[in-house]
Amino acid sequence: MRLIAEEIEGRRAGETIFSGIGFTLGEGDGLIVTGPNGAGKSTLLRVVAGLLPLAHGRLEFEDGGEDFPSVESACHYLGPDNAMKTALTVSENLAFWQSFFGRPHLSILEALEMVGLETIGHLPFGYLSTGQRRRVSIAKLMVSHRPVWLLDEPTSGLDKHSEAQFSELMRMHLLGGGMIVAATHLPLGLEGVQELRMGGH
Ligand SMILES: Nc1ncnc2c1ncn2[C@@H]1O[C@H](COP(=O)(O)OP(=O)(O)OP(=O)(O)O)[C@@H](O)[C@H]1O
Repeated sequence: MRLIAEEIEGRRAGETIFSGIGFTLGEGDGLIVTGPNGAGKSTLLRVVAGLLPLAHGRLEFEDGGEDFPSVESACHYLGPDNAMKTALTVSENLAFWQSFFGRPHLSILEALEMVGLETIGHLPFGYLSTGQRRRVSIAKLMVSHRPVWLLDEPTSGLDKHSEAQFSELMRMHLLGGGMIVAATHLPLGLEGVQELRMGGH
């Protein structure tokens, strides 16, 4: 499986935010996207996820077979908003996403164990702290299998311990043949990954 971007361009409100961007990721490859505020990192991730239109260029997911016939179907997108219902419990939220995405991977409890939140599955999501909410969103990546993780500032709000735990989960995903594109201002503890610097500063 390969994720290929060639000469891609992203626009917001009719304005070109970036153009001429290209990268190729094979199984086990990671790409860290860096650059100053406003450089277009989030826009790039949203274009790859299919949440914003591709203004120009080629974006393809090769050899995904019947399970992952398109870029969109191959990607998990973790954005700055956690996309959870505050009145539903943590477990109910994850169960919703697991049925929405299909291809169950870890059980809800196993995924919560991976982020150290196995004791709070019964709590409404709205009761959780900022860092706990982020960790539930990370658990969401693991309840259904998708080969490409698109991560926008994934460690924002995490304490040092949770940050290290998440680095380990990302390494496991790569070792299992997954791919990661992560926009970040902070080191993510990943070695041997590609870097794409956006913006001119
Ligand atoms: N909905 C929108 N409509 C119009 N312009 C937008 C919209 N969202 C973002 N932009 C603009 O697109 C540009 C790129 O924003 P983007 O969020 O992709 O940058 P970023 O590199 O992720 O920044 P940061 O490091 O601050 O998260 C900015 O100039 C921003 O003002």
